[in-house]
Amino acid sequence: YGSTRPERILAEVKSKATRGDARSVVDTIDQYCRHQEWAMNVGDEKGTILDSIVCEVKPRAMLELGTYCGYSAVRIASLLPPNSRLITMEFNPVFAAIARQVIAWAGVEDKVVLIEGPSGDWIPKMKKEFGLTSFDLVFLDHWKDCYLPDTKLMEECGLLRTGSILVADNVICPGAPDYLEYVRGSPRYESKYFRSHLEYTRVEDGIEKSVFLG
Ligand SMILES: Nc1ncnc2c1ncn2CCOCCNC(=O)c1cc(-c2ccc(F)cc2)cc(O)c1O
Ligand SMILES: [Mg+2]
Repeated sequence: YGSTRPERILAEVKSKATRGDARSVVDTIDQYCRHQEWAMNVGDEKGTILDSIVCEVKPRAMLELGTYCGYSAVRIASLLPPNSRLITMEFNPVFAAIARQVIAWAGVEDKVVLIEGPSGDWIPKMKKEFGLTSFDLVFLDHWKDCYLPDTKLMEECGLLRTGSILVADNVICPGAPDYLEYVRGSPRYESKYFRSHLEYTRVEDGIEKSVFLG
């Protein structure tokens, strides 16, 4: 029977990465996706940019849209201060099932809450469901044409406060042009582009960091 790419990534993690060692899980996935088969993880190069922002912000409450295999959830969770939480949202139940196992293997399950479903359905429920006031940091890595509508939805639902930071992957490849135009053109955001490459390739891509000014 044919396994899926996420299943092959999980198998690689279980056979090569040290259980409970988040760093080795991240490195194992990067090795596999660079040398065996490409996959849409944020990757090592853009991951380093994401790491520096997470370390700078030290978020108490963080949201990730688009979990996939859990690579960035593990990366982020390993950097979170004590009693901080990452809520990560995945639409695809197959991806979510794999991500739960990758997150558990890395030993960061006590910092990560994985929820399944479309972002548009969940965002309006977040405050009540999780008893939170706002997110300190949001990592957008789901459908690229959902970045803008979901950002507007988060604004409307009061999930962003003055100083909340949005970090968006793939703003060049595959691209999120309407999102870029919005955060760069709006007086309510201070935006900065970090030039990089599409994970595991030499194709240009980048991360956009946008501070919500309220
Ligand atoms: N909770 C939710 N609500 C709604 N939708 C949701 C969701 N959770 C997931 N989804 C669905 C979308 O999930 C995956 C999104 N990510 C990408 O598509 C992606 C694609 C490439 C790529 C592919 C091919 C190339 F040739 C070049 C680049 C690279 C990347 O780094 C990407 O991140
Ligand atoms: Mg991405």
